Amino acid sequence: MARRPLPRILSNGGAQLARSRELARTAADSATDVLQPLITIGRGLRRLAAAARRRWTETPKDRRGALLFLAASVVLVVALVPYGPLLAVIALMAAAAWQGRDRTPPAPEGPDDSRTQRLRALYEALVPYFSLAEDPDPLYAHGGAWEKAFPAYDFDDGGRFAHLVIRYPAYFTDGEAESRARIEHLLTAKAGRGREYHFTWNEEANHLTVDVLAALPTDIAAQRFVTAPGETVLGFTDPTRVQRTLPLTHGEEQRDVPPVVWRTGIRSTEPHLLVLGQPGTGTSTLLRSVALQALHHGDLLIVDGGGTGEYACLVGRDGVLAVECGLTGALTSLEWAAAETERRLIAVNRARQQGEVPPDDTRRPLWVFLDRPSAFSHLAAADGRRDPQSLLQVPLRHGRAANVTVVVADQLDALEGLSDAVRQHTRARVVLGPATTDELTAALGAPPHTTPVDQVPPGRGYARLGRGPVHRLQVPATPDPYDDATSEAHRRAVLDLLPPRTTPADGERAPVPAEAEAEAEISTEKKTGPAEPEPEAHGADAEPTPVVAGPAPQEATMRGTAPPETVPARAVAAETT
Ligand SMILES: Nc1ncnc2c1ncn2[C@@H]1O[C@H](COP(=O)(O)OP(=O)(O)OP(=O)(O)O)[C@@H](O)[C@H]1O
Repeated sequence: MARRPLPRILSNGGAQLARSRELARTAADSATDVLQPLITIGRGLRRLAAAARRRWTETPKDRRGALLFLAASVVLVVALVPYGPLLAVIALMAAAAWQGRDRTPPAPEGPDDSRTQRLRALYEALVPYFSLAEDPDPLYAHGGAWEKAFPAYDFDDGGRFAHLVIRYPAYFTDGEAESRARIEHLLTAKAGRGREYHFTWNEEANHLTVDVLAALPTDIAAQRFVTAPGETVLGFTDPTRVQRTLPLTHGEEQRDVPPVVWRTGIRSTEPHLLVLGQPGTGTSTLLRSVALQALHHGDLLIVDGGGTGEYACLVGRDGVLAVECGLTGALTSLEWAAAETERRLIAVNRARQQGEVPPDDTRRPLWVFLDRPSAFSHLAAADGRRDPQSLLQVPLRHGRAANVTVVVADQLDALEGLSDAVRQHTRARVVLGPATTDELTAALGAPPHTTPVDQVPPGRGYARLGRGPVHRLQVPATPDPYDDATSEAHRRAVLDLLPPRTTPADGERAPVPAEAEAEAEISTEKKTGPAEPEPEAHGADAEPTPVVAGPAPQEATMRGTAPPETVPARAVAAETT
């Protein structure tokens, strides 16, 4: 039997129902407005009838006859008087209208006592900052009128400030960061610590607006974000400063959240990222989140100075060229990355000169992740070897044209120890965890317009892309799926994003094309053969860091990227086994 289509109201009934409901509500509102006098009179008649009934029941039985007689006499007189019934009806309606009027007391104007006290206390606290002895008509004076200074205010249910507009005298130096910081600090203390405030200075009108920011959502898990190629979601922020929203799934629910999107690639003005934070604030989690997104369109090289195996889940995955935890592997991989950047650059230039499209192997994005390079710098200095950071110079300087993106993460106090190239070329910045305004200004190049708080959840911080505004940021929860503390839902979310494993994680090679297989054999032979002593391998492998190594960078040949001569295959093999 042929199926009949659902009636339209059932197939797209949601929108229609909502529209009908809206129409009905508007009609009801208009009818209520028109019928308001009748409603009032009806209510009044009801009240009069209730009062009459009450009076009747309260009257003792022996006096009810007299009362009845009185009422009947009144009715008779009214009936006999000319226009009596008409006048009686008019009088009854007037009485009913009076009785039926809305008697809900109007909301009290102005704040209650405790709120007035708060406003007065804040006003008094601002007097030393916003007054001058020479001012003949001070806006701020001890015992003065706070109403003139605070033209708008709002409180939350707990009686704390939710919104406040503060007028200040024109001579206040609102153009100086220090003066502003003093006021912001004072307001944070007086309006209640533990919340984040957003300050908007209107220098033209001499107004300061203080708003309390809602907490950023911490329950967003890793997922496939709806972004274009070259876009990476760093995290989520306030709706006020970002126009775009991303549709997210949260369990069964769907919701739209404003993201901080970082653009990489040839047209990016901030092609490289630096993430800073105190230990345990979520820097590795952010790198993992970025890596999972990068894997959809590019190849990854991960160098982990933290040595805690945070990237073990990526080892051997399709698109992951290597995960290095030892100094030797780090040096080798980064040397390869530098040479690969040069190779891509030359190929792109040659193609341009010949008026051709750049070859495919220069267009697939290559991502270099370097977590805790300061740990490697320390080891390298102790061992008399090259600092791996120095090898980042070429990818950082020329990466944009060659589709090579560098992501560096380190501890907040290591900022000064990072190489000049890293500091100069990482124009996308993120700071996670608690940080002072000075630390944030040093790391981001500008202070945030909100007050940093002491207690923040992991993955909370600030992001700034180039010279753009400083955004509050919450990184999506992307925990290590191999960590026992990870919840099942989060583990599943991360595992679902991982591409299949094409190379076994235990160091054995997955089936590869014959050419690459032969190459791998040669390097293995060299390693096991009577080779000359290898200082690199000894030094690095004596480190306490556990080696979690994936496929060697030679595998780049499988993707069409040529390994440079500078990469000693032997060293790679030594490191990866
Ligand atoms: N965005 C986030 N949402 C939820 N939990 C997070 C987030 N970021 C980090 N965490 C949790 O915080 C803890 C520390 O995270 P992570 O290891 O990424 O920090 P880290 O800064 O790299 O620290 P370390 O330098 O010690 O490795 C982990 O348990 C992690 O699951």
